[in-house]
Amino acid sequence: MHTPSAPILYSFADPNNLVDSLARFIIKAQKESIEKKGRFTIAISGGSLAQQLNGLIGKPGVKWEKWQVFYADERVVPLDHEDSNHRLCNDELLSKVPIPRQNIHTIDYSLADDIEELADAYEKELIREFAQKDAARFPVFDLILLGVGPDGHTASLFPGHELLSEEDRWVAYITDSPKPPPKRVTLTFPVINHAARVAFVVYGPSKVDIIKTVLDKPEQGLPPSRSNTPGPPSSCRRLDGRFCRLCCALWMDAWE
Ligand SMILES: O=C1O[C@H](COP(=O)(O)O)[C@@H](O)[C@H](O)[C@H]1O
Repeated sequence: MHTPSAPILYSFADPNNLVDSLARFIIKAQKESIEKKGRFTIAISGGSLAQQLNGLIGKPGVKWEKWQVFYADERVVPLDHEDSNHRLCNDELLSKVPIPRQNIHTIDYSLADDIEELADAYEKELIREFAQKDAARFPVFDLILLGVGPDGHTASLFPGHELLSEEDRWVAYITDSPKPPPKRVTLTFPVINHAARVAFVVYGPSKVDIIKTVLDKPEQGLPPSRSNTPGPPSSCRRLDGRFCRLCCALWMDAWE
C-alpha cells in the first residue's frame, strides 16, 4: 500500500509561479504513472482550482490520450451550467487539449431526479475504471487535486457534516450543501486517502485564515486536516513546516 511521505507546503508570491509549478507536478505524476501502468488516473476539483490548471495547455510531455479524468466532486446541475465543476474545468482546460471525450468521466445529469441513483452511477463509473484493473477495496487514483473553501470544505466534504464519517462508499451525495448549489456528489475520505498523491491547491487572500487553521489546529478536524480514516494512511497530515503568509500555495504529497 502507498505510504505517503510528509506533505510539503509550497507558497508563491506570484500566481503564475503556482500555475507553472502545479503543471510541472502534474506532468511528473503523469509520467511516473504511465511508465508504471500505462495510464494516468486523476480526479480534479472545480471552483478556483480550474483556473490554476491552464499551465498544462501546450506543455510538452503531456500524454492526454492516457489520461482518465474524474471529478473529486460535482454539483448536480446540467454539465453546461455555470456552477458545474465539469464546465469550469472544460472551459479552462479540457476543451483546449486533445483529451478523448470518453476519458472525461462526468456525472449522468439525466439521473438528477434521484441523486442516490446518480451517485451510484458515478461510483459504477469509477468501478469500471478501477475495480478490474487494480482489484483494491478502494480506487487508487494516481493524483487527486483538491481545493479548500474559505469555510474549510474540500471536495464537497463540509466541516461537521455526517459525510466526513463515510467509510464504505466511493462516491457519496449531499442534498444540504452549505454552499450552493445544495445537491452535490463527492469522493469520500477513504478514496481521497487511498490516492497515490494528493495536492491541495489553495489560491487567494480569502483562504489565508482557513489554511492557517487547517495547518496549525488539526485538532479542529477541518476536512483537509482529517487523518482519522481507519486503515489507510492519510495524505492529509499536518505539516511540520512553518505557516507562511500565503498569497497562494500548493500543498502536496511529497515525492518519495
Ligand atoms: O464548491 C466547491 O468548492 C471547493 C473550493 O472552491 P474555491 O472556489 O473556494 O476554490 C472546490 O474545491 C470544490 O470542487 C467545489 O465544488
